[in-house]
Amino acid sequence: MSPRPFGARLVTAVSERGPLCVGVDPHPALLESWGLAQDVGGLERFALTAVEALAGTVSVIKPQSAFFEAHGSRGVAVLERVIAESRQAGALVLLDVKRGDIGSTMSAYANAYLDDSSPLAADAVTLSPFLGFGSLEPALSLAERTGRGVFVLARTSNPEALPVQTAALDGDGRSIAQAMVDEAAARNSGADPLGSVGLVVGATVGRTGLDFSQVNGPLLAPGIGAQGASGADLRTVFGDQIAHVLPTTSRDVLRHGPGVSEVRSAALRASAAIAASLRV
Ligand SMILES: O=c1ccn([C@@H]2O[C@H](COP(=O)(O)O)[C@@H](O)[C@H]2O)c(=O)[nH]1
Repeated sequence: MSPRPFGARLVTAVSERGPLCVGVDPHPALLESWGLAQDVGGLERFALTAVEALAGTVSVIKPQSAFFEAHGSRGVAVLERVIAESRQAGALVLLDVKRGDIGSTMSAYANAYLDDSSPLAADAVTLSPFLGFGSLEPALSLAERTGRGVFVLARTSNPEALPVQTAALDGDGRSIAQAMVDEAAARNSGADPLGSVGLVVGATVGRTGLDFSQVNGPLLAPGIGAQGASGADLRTVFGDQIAHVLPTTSRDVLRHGPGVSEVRSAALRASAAIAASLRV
C-alpha cells in the first residue's frame, strides 16, 4: 500500500492541532538565556525540553539543522532524537536543512532526509532551488514515493533575498520566485486535499505580486516574531490563498524557556493568535 501523502497528513494535523509550526532553533543566545552550557549537553537539554513542550501540542515542529550540525556528530545524534521523539508525540517534523545540489548529489541528500531507512528522515524538508528547480528531482520523487514533503525556497524572509528572487528569468517576464511558485503548482496539480510540494515565502515580504492561486500546496511562512512579522501580515502576503499558509516561529516561543509549561503556553498563545488572524 502506498504511504499517505504529506499534504494530506498536514491537512489532518492542522485540523486537529491548529496551523502553527514551531521551530526548534538552539541558538547560543537562547542556550545562555536558559542557563545552559554551550556544549552538546546544553544542546540536548534545550532541544529535548522544546520537544517535550511542543510535540504533543503543535501540528509541525521545524528543527533547524544548522544549530545541531554546529556541535558535530553528537549534535546530529541529538537531531535524530528530536526527529524521532517529535514524531512519536504526534507532531509532523519539517527538517529545515535548505539542501540543493547537482542531481547526482541531490540523490544522496534525498536518501539522508527522505528515505524510510535513514535516522534523519523527517516528514518534510526545506530545499534550495538555486541550482535549478529540476536539480531537486531526486528529492521530489523520493518524497512522493515515501509519503513525504518538500518546501522549496521561493521568496524568503531575509532582506538580502530581494534582488535575487525578484529578478526576471531570461526571455520570460516572470520573476525567479514566481517560476518556483509555478513549478510547485505543476507538481501539485490534481492533488487532493493538498499537494506535498510546498513553498517558503516569508511573512515579512509584504505585497509581492506573486500569484499563489494554482499552488495547491502548503505555503511555509517564516519571519513571525523575532524577524518582525505578525499574523496580521499574512493576508497581505498571501491574499486569498491564506488557507494554505503554515506560519512558523522559533525564537519568539523558545525565549519563554527553560520551563516546559512556559514554552508550551507561549506556543498555545501564538497558535491561538495565528488562528485568529487567519480567520479574520
Ligand atoms: O525564508 C526563510 C526561510 C527559513 N527561515 C528559518 O526559519 C527560522 C526562523 O526563526 P525565527 O526565530 O522565528 O526568526 C530559522 O530557522 C530560519 O533559518 C527563515 O527565517 N526565513
